[in-house]
Amino acid sequence: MTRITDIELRRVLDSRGNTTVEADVATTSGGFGRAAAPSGASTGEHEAIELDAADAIERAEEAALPLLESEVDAEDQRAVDAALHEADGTENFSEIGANAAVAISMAAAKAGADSNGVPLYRHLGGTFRGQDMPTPLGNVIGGGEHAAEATNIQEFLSAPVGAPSVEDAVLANAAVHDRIKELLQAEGVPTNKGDEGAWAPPIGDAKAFDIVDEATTAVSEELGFEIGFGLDMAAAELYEDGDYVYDDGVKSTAEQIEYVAEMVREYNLVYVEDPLDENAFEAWADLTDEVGSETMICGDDLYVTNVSRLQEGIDLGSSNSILIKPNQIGTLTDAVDAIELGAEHGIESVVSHRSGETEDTTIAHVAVGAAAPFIKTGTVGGERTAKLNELLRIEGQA
Ligand SMILES: O=C(O)[C@@H](CO)OP(=O)(O)O
Ligand SMILES: [Mg+2]
Repeated sequence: MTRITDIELRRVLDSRGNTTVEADVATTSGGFGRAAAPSGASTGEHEAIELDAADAIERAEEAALPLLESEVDAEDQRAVDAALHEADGTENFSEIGANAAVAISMAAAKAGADSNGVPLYRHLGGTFRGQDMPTPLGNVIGGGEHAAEATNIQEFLSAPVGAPSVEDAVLANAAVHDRIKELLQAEGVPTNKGDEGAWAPPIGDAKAFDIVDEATTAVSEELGFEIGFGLDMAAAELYEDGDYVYDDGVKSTAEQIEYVAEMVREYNLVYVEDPLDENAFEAWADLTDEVGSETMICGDDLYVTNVSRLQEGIDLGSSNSILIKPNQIGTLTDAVDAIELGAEHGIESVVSHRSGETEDTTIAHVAVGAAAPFIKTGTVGGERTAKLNELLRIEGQA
């Protein structure tokens, strides 16, 4: 039996120094799981609701714990997550908070895995999982909502798509990060860092494209496998009154599509996340028509890990990829359902961290357990390397 006996909730700090919710889950068979909720800065308008951590804890203790303690088996993830939905009673976890819900959901999964004596990725994905490892996308230059006085585009991502192993890929991203520092210093540009550990230099987007191109090309030649690069444009943050507003000018939707397509071709971009506003499903479909056979067009704020929004994107042909953030939707069940709906329709999943993170490693296991082809979890910094190092352990053990 893996019945949940006890759940403890507490406030802990995230990487931005804000409080977040951590959950401990214990089971009758002595299983234990601990997990903490991450937190976004460039959050999607349709995301599940994050409450103040103290309020979320108080409300979850009152409404959710009685439905879980002594009631549900930790290994039955769907039952755990159904109880969280029942306790909350809303569409978006605005009663108990998606931060409380996701912390409990992930901690219960870990307690279920521990009770059964299996690694979390195998508990989530089954015995054949662990052979196909995700390619890590590593943020190496960024700005937007993650750093002031830096690029307009939120993330420039190293994408070691030709790496023979996760180990090679993780080291490649770190090498690209390091090379960029050298290139910036050589030009006398200050090497500040943003929330995710990427360099946040005071340069324009055009300059960042050239520096990332130079760094990925150089490291790729040294290591002998393909390292492309990609973007998270977080375009909803640039969108004002129907236009995309950059420091050096304003673009209409048609111009934004043209700009993205041009950058895809000029720099052989392998990945473009949130190139358009979070409600512009049809403009997304136009862009995907134009460059979807050459690159991944990934919906983050567009889908918010929500199967109904993903279904709309599938129906319209809005993208060929989806970002998966468990805290955007509130439970692991909902996140895995989105991965599986995508997979049925040829939509590739990228399991992702948030800009505010903790040392929690659950997303590394979700990516392996759901056989997601990509994971986006930064390049350097303890809360980022926690996930990358866990991937290295999984690769070593699988
Ligand atoms: O936009 C994103 O993809 C994320 C993570 O990189 O940022 P945030 O957590 O701030 O939404
Ligand atoms: Mg994003």
